[in-house]
Amino acid sequence: MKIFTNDQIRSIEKYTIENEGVTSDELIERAAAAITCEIMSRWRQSKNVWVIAGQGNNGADALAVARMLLEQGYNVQVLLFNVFGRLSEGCIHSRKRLLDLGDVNFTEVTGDFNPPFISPDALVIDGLFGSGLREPLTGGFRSFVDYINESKATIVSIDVPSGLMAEWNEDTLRRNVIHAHLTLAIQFPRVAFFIADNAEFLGEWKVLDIELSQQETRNTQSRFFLLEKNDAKRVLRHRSRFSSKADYGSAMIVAGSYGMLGAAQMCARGALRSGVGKLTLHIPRCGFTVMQSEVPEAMVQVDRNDGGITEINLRHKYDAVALGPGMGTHDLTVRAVETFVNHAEKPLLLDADALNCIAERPTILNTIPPMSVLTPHAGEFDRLFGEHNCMEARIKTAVEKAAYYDIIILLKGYYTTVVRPDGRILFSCSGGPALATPGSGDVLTGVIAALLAQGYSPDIAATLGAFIHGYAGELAAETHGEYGVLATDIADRIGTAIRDIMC
Ligand SMILES: NC(=O)C1=CN([C@@H]2O[C@H](COP(=O)(O)OP(=O)(O)OC[C@H]3O[C@@H](n4cnc5c(N)ncnc54)[C@H](O)[C@@H]3O)[C@@H](O)[C@H]2O)[C@@H](O)CC1
Ligand SMILES: [K+]
Repeated sequence: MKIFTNDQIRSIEKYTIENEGVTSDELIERAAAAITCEIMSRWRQSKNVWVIAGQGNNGADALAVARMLLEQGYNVQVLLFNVFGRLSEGCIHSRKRLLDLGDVNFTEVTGDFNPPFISPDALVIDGLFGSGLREPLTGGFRSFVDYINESKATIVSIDVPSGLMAEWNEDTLRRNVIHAHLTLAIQFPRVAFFIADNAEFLGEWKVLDIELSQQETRNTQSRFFLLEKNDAKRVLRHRSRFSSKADYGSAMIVAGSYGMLGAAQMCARGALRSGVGKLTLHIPRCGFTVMQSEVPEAMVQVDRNDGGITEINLRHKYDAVALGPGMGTHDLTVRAVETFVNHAEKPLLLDADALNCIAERPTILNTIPPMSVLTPHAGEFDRLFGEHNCMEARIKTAVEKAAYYDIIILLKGYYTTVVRPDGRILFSCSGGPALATPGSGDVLTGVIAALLAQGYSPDIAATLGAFIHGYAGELAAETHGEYGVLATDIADRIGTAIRDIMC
């Protein structure tokens, strides 16, 4: 699914109006009807409702919602902010239709005003600013937004929480943004919805369909994508009845050190549950016995060193090679990673301590084969590319670095984000807090390694891997709850996750 920018949504809206015989006011009515319906399904008429409208069409939506709720018997008070004397045509039209009802509790703010008391049990419909916001809020708007947030009322934002830019918000101050409990997006979710930093503003979010042109939606190109279950289904290949393990590729996982062999095990388990045809592990000598007994499905090749990885040599050809889980960052390991990466020709999968080793010797970055996949969590990312104070900043740096080094960067988190060298950004929408458990990342590396081995392209393997892993985590949480999931539980549900996604 494509995620559009504000400008693109605006042109899809314009196209719809110009080519599909619908007026802007009708779109406002459609949006308002859908929002009203959603509100009615959640709150009864006894709820005290405040509708806050701004000067643009977000305000027009809000005024139309106020009218519809009044018609449904809700007790509604309306505040329209018209401080610049520049209401949009839609807003003027919605105001007229609202006031035509007669006897409406309506205040139009045109200058300084004392905000009314909003009780904590009220419902606030936030239609102050939507996608037309051009810069972070300042002055009176900023104070009013802060005031609403402090009221502790339940807030429903129309389209986007007022004050939040639809795409990038690094310069937006948190206090100046509505903290919604529910965000009802019109037709499309926004890029900002998929960036962890903004979760506190959005609350729960839902997209409401107002039937903008499907044709124009199809024709509009985007650099942002969301991978949902159906997309994952489309890319996952069915297996032939006549296939053998030789058809599903061979993977090599270089992992583990004394005290961290569990990482290698979980990674292996992730790969095996993801259908890899043949798996070899390169581990320190001390892990040989335990690995052979714990992961009997894998072949084990040991390092000459007892406690860590000091030499990575591939004795055979592999379709995928993953480096990192639990490897540590001993000098000898850093050197082994450097030598190996220097000589590698095919894309690699680099995770965890492989990334930490690279952070110790950043020149290795210049030698990473094109289309390699790096899977850092926030800490590993910052060690590699410098400190960042938010996820958005990391995504922007990832875009730059992915292009510069010709690599794919997967940033772990809710909405795991995969950044391609061509600037495309893919968000995976599965998962949840159950995935925040030790070893979870090692399992993900195993999944991606297995998909690479089976011939999925590196960007698809990364995004699909993140989706499957997240989905398996959701399944594990059904049994063990968000607190109780172990990484091995995730690994053991990967097969079921793939089956569910495919059916
Ligand atoms: N996408 C669609 O097809 C539809 C969108 N609709 C609604 O229309 C909204 C967009 O409407 P608009 O484009 O009128 O935009 P807004 O309603 O977000 O407001 C734009 C107004 O705010 C002013 N403004 C921008 N930044 C400001 C700032 N920092 N401080 C003070 N004033 C500022 C602008 O000058 C402009 O007058 C959407 O969010 C959605 O709610 C609906 O009406 C139905 C159709
Ligand atoms: K809003």
